[in-house]
Amino acid sequence: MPLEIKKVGVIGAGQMGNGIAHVCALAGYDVFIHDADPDRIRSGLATINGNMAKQVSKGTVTEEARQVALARIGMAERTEDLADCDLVIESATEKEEVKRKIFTGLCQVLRPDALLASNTSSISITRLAAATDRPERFIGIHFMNPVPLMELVELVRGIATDDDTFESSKQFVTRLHKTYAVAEDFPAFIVNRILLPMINEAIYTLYEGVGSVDSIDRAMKLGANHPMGPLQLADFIGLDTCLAVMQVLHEGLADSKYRPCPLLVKYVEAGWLGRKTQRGFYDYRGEKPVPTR
Ligand SMILES: CC(=O)CC(=O)SCCNC(=O)CCNC(=O)[C@H](O)C(C)(C)COP(=O)(O)OP(=O)(O)OC[C@H]1O[C@@H](n2cnc3c(N)ncnc32)[C@H](O)[C@@H]1OP(=O)(O)O
Ligand SMILES: NC(=O)C1=CN([C@@H]2O[C@H](COP(=O)(O)OP(=O)(O)OC[C@H]3O[C@@H](n4cnc5c(N)ncnc54)[C@H](OP(=O)(O)O)[C@@H]3O)[C@@H](O)[C@H]2O)C=CC1
Repeated sequence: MPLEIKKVGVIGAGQMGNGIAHVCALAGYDVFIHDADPDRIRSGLATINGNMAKQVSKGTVTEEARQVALARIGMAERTEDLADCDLVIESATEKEEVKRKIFTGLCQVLRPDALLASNTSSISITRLAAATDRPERFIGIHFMNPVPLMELVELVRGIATDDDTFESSKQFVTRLHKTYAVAEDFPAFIVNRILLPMINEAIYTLYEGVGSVDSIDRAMKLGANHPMGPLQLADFIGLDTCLAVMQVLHEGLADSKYRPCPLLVKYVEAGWLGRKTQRGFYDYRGEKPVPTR
């Protein structure tokens, strides 16, 4: 029988974790957010509050629904505080060793029937599941950024994911008013297998001097009708995450066409990770973004 999900835990209070908590609370789930740094949980809650206020001002959410949803979100300062969750979604930094450690720790505190999910952008669900005591109750639930606005969620079954877990996940995603696409467990799944090489190619285009930041983004926005230019989107996703996905594609598929652009590596080494650090292909510290090249 598929497990009925009522209480959801979210690990990682960054841009994705807070977006996931946001949509879960609005859909009527009780949510607990955990992060390695409790200040991050507090700033995540403040972001959720602000994003829901935007939705109220646009008329897509009522003030009453916002108040009810905010009251459903709690802070979990320790992973033990997630003990009675039915589903825990891990959305921490895109590093396999970080995620494996989180899952190993979680298994010690969760009920044996609780479901585990990862919001990873690229890492093998089968490998992450193997770090747990319940690979059959482990699944990839991959949200898109910004979570409150994007309709798609990828569902990725590992080799051992059982039918009940898959069914519970489908019901969960549907209750969030999202649409799912099922992807096989190959590096970066569907969206990022296609999107990230395009972004990496845009960075090569900049690296080789074919165009400036401004012309590359303008070309793709006005010439291909993309809502954001590829460099603007890279900054939005986070350049550390973009690099991590390219590395998983490069290592996992062993094809030189996935080689991360050296300029992307340089930005990440500089700590210029995009919007989250105020600098990437654009500098966000002033009134409006200014290209850094
Ligand atoms: C890396 C991975 O693993 C997978 C991924 O996610 S890849 C990334 C996928 N995402 C994308 O490709 C996003 C591409 N960009 C877009 O689709 C659009 O630019 C967008 C939907 C983000 C914004 O659309 P837009 O047309 O520019 O904005 P618009 O529809 O006018 O407004 C959106 C509103 O939502 C608000 N908003 C933005 N983020 C929000 C959030 N998290 N919660 C609530 N509201 C939000 C904005 O502030 C804006 O409100 P105002 O107009 O009042 O400022
Ligand atoms: N950005 C995007 O567009 C998308 C990202 N994803 C995936 O979602 C996940 C999160 O990405 P995103 O939110 O962008 O990243 P962020 O950098 O915004 O947030 C990651 C959060 O995880 C925290 N964290 C790191 N290690 C631990 C740990 N051991 N325990 C608990 N929390 C920890 C970080 O804390 P600290 O900063 O203190 O290290 C940070 O608060 C990644 O797997 C990413 O690939 C999926 C879809 C889209």
